[in-house]
Amino acid sequence: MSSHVSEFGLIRDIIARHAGAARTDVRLGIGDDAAVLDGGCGDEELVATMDTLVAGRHFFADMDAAALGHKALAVNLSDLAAMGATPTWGLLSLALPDAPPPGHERHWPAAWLAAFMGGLDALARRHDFALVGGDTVGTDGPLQLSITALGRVPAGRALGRRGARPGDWIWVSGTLGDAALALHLAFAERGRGPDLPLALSAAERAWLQARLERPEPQVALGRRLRDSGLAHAMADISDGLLADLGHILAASDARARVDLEHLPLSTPLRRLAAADPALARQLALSEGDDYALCVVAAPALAAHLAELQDGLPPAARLTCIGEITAAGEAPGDPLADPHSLITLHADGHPVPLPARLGHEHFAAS
Ligand SMILES: Nc1ncnc2c1ncn2[C@@H]1O[C@H](COP(=O)(O)OP(=O)(O)OP(=O)(O)O)[C@@H](O)[C@H]1O
Ligand SMILES: Cc1ncc(C[n+]2csc(CCOP(=O)(O)O)c2C)c(N)n1
Ligand SMILES: [Mg+2]
Repeated sequence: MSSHVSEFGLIRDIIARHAGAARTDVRLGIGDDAAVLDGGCGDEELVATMDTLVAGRHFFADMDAAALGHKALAVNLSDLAAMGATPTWGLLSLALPDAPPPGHERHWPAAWLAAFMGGLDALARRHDFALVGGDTVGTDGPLQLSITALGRVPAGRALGRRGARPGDWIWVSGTLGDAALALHLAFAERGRGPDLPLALSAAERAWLQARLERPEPQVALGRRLRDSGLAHAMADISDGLLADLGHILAASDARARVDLEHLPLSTPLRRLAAADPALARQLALSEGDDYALCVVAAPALAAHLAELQDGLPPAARLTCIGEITAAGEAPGDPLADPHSLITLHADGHPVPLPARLGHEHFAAS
């Protein structure tokens, strides 16, 4: 694919070329983490999303099969969590190449599939999520996994990207940049990237690997934020904080300030920041794979943090990182370029925005 085609340009083309039917039961269509549909379920609406993982692009071909099963579902449940939805059903598409992934030469594909489904199923059971169908094909290309995930939300209560208002505070869950750090370490270990100025214990290395390979979708937090009545807009951070916050701002026709000293960083990221602040900032801001929630809410949310997070794991802890500074009158365009919508501050001083706000397929490298 030539480098001048942009991912969001292509999505625009898809919208423009899809005549489709003007159905009145589509409550929220293309442009958010998931669609919201009036499925005739009484006082609930359906929420629908699809995410694809491609070997070599989204994961290393030799990735542990159980972890891959977990991640394939987790990235989808994360999109449902971002709407405040409760996951319910899903369909799995598998495109399996003839050549097995490294380490699976002897029993491909049965043993690999058993491990993959084990990882997927363990996460599915924790979320009371049922696989109800799918498709299995061979391919001359790389291994590819795609899940369509459905969920439910009380009618009219889904949290989309539109809705940020001036004076709202911006919060993120957990810590940012851990998965991106693990990815950089993995590239370095494979001789495909520079070594990092960071010494890690075996436990820290394993923890970072889990942040990359086994992200926890923040379903319970998403639902509690929805029920708080204080959250105005939400997205999950898959492409990078700046890109996904940018989507919220574009959809809301709003502007924001992000205070870099407030970014929640894990101990390894803090140590990296001491040695190479620019790299640590890049990992936390614009490399993605975090599967954290970014939520824009009334400042009153600060008074409800204890009950919102009660009993939830550290990855659900919320940190305020900035504020919505302005909003226009227009309804907003969720696919608009968000570059002019965010200003970064470090200790009160403006800092330039990086050229790349987040991961983009087909971006020139
Ligand atoms: N081929 C396509 N056909 C129809 N809609 C699409 C297509 N590709 C993307 N979209 C829609 O465009 C919007 C943006 O897609 P994107 O994959 O960036 O979603 P996201 O939630 O930001 O990312 P992620 O899935 O990584 O969380 C979504 O609403 C998505 O459903
Ligand atoms: C081998 C390897 N290379 C790169 C990455 C990083 N990566 C790929 S896609 C993506 C954004 C989300 O994808 P999408 O927008 O398709 O949902 C990120 C952060 C990785 N995890 N593994
Ligand atoms: Mg998303």
